[in-house]
Amino acid sequence: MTCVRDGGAVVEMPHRNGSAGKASRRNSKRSPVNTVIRKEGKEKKKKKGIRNGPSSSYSPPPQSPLHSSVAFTFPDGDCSLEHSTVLQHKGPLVSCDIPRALPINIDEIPTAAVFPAMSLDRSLPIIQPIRTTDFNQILFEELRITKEVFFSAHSIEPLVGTVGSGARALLGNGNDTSLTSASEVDSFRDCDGDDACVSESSDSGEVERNMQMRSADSTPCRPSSNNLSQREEDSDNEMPQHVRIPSPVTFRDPDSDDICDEESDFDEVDSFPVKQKAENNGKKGSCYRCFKGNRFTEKEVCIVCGAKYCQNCVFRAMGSMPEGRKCVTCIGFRIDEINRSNLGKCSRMLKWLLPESEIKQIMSSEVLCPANEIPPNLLYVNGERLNHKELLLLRGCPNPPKKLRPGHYWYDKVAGFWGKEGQKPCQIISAQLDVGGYIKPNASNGNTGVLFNNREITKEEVWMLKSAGIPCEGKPRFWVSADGCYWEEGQRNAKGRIWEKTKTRLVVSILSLPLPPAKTNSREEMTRNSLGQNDCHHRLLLVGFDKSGTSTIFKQAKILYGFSFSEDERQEMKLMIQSNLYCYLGTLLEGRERFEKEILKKKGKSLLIDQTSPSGQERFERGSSREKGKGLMIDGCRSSETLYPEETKSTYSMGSRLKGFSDWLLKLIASGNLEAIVHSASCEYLPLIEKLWKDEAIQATYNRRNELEKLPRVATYFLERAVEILKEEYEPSDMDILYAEGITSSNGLASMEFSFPTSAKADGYIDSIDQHYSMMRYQLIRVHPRSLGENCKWLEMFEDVSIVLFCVSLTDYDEFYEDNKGLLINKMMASKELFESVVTHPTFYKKDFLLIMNKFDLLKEKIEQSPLTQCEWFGDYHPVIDHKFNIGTYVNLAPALAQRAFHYMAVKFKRLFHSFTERKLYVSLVTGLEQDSVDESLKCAREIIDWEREDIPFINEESVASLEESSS
Ligand SMILES: Nc1nc2c(ncn2[C@@H]2O[C@H](COP(=O)(O)OP(=O)(O)OP(=O)(O)O)[C@@H](O)[C@H]2O)c(=O)[nH]1
Ligand SMILES: [Ca+2]
Repeated sequence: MTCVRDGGAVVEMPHRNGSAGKASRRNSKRSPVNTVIRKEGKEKKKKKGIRNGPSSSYSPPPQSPLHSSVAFTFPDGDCSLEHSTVLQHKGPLVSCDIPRALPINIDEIPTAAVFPAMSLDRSLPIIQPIRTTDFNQILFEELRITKEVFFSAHSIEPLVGTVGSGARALLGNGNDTSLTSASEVDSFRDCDGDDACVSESSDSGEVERNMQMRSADSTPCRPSSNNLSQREEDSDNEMPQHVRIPSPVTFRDPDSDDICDEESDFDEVDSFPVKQKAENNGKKGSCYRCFKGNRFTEKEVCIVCGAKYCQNCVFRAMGSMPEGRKCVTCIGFRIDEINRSNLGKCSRMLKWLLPESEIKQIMSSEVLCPANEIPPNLLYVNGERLNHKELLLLRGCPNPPKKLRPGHYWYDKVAGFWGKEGQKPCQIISAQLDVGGYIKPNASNGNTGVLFNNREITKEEVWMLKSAGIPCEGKPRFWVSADGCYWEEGQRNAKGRIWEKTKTRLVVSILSLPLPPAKTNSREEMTRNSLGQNDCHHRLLLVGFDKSGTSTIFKQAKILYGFSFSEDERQEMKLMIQSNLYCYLGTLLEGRERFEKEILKKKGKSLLIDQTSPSGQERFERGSSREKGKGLMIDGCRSSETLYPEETKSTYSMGSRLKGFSDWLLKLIASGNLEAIVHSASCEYLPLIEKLWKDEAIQATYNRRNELEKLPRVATYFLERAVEILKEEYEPSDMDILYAEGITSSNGLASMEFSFPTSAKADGYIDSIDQHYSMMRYQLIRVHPRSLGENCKWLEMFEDVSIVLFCVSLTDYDEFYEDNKGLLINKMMASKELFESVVTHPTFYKKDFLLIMNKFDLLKEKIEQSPLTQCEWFGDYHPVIDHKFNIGTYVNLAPALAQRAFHYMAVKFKRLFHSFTERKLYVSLVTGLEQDSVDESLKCAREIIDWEREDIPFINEESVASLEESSS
């Protein structure tokens, strides 16, 4: 029998039955005084019966009076709640010793500390619930010892766990302070053990954390003098602890043989009891406790029973979460395996409600506490079921498998490859662990004939080997070591390392194959590992027809999400920009020639010139060899000008010296040897180029640039700064890189990992959405159709992308290209064809698609001049021009027309998509050169990825609206 000391006032409540919770809530609302609730032990007994049912190896002696106590104190003196149980034995005579309840000194009862000043008005003060001590904990203590053995065997120093104090109370100033349901009160009765300890989270790596957690968690279960003195110290230095009641049951010495013999028996049973799913008594989608809200109200889900609580109820229902997000009544129960993937992933709601340190603690207990651990008997490795020792080896090794779920796995002990049975490897874990059976050749269900440490590898792995230049013909057998060295069977010398080349690493990342755990040189990788960010990948595949803007979007993403371009990339880009610039110049020169010829033709004199003068190029070459060393004299050929008959002079004619240079340049460009000029001679030619650019004929041509089909619009951006850009010391800005055509030389394949940064908006609501997303990792993969091969067969490589972003240029409808048979093909039709092959590719069966309709800015410019009907697919486009907008000529109709045209094209694509898939195509309108536009579109993609998840009520309404609209 325990009392609570709180300003001396102890109020005894009359005996209550099951409705105690509700009654006391009402009561406390009326009078916020100290309250003592006592409860009859019947329900307790029932509860025990469930928890230690026939499957459990331990049930408490039924005759023992159970004795437990929990104290609540609210430091503001508002009210307090205490509950205590004494069970009277009514059964037959007891045959064994009855443990005695020890008297307790009231002064020694600690009170829960005040939760630091946070404005958690909604939360009720709750103390750390007390957990049952049961046999399973003994088992875990056992396992901890095993683990220590592992560590000492692997000369890793086990850390002495910081036994953090678990007592923690959340204080609110609401006066609704009692527990609601009888079952909640019940849970406190269950507890006769110690409070769960939560280790101080440390950054010193997963192993250490595991270790800490283990020792912290298993400490209480074997009362030893060590533990007790440790506890005493703790309570002196830190927050107050709850009274520890010695367990009424004594256990056999865990080191003794008979325990070991029985170990396999424990494997048979589930370590922790299972609980049924909770049922919501309120309306669908409402909070399980207050029955308010709907499915869009943000809620926290209990990882055991699935009950969902709104932010007002979450702390009342879940207390201080010693085992993570579980109802107080679910503590000590096994989690629902469905939720395993969410362990340790904090929800937006908690992020919002709790300070970061709290969250860290809760999340680490959620991941590491024994009750939430995966039961070893649900794990099979190479066909053999694991026992606890093996599970510990596996989890405690330096590179443990991530995301361990119940199921069947294969493990290549030689190289550490690890994967789900019948699937490609998903991770490379520590090698040489003695777990599970022998690997079978068909473990990963490969059908390539290539063997890796006796396992037939998958096609992805063969692609990887090919990218590393390892020949796979003739069904070779390889031995691979943990560091990637490989031998062909029967040979003595290693042939090389698999993951050496950057290209291989890119391919590996695109194919979702594992890399060996980083030792690590790459800083990015290191931070990613330490943040545990390697998990939770959503892959976005960006693909589109030639020049649709995929690389622009890729580069925008790179600039947007915090990656600047590396030095190497900048160098590569510089080279590319400079070569492009020569091409633009070349196009101008060709244009000039054309315009000149047109004029001459008009005058009927073009033939004359060709016959009477040596070609410009010859003259230039002669001139330049003569004047070698002196630099080039631009005006040195005045005499040759006389060769030009006076009549041929036109706006588009150039001085012969420049003409010579221009011909030479054109020849070089045609030979494709641009990099050579860029590298060797650009400064030498710089004055000449400057002259060229300023030349009247070139300027006149430039003014007619719209007529030069081959000159891309971005050329303007670069041409006007030609001299600056061609200088050796030129360094491209982000903007230059963005505008430049092309990305890198890696065959149209590029990949980047990112997360969406949190925006700095003051509005907390938005921030929490951002925060939710900022924890997820995304990978954007851009691939050019050129590298997809015939019938897009390499799309196979991308089978695990979450979404396909298909990019279409809105301006393609009136543009044509010449195919290899010389036929003119409409680019929109070509784009449509590619779209069809991607959508119908078996790899993308049931995948979400987001259609990025790009270059809206350009559409606005051309829509008035060029009707959509130029593309045969859009033959039925007859927009009704709304004349009420057309009052006066100053009204710019283009945006409205462009919007309508976009809408029409979007619907065309949507129908096409639907005809293949019976599903909905998402569409996003983009101007690739505008950052915000790309940002919005990629955020739209992430929302689509999240769409299925019911607990994401926040969807950018605008983008949905625009999608809905375009589907109408
Ligand atoms: N005005 C305008 N230009 C754009 C837009 N998006 C892309 N471009 C330009 O269109 C050209 C082609 O874009 P890229 O991003 O290189 O296209 P791509 O899909 O990579 O095509 P490939 O060159 O075949 O690899 C580039 O010059 C871009 O600068 C846009 O929204 N507006
Ligand atoms: Ca490009």
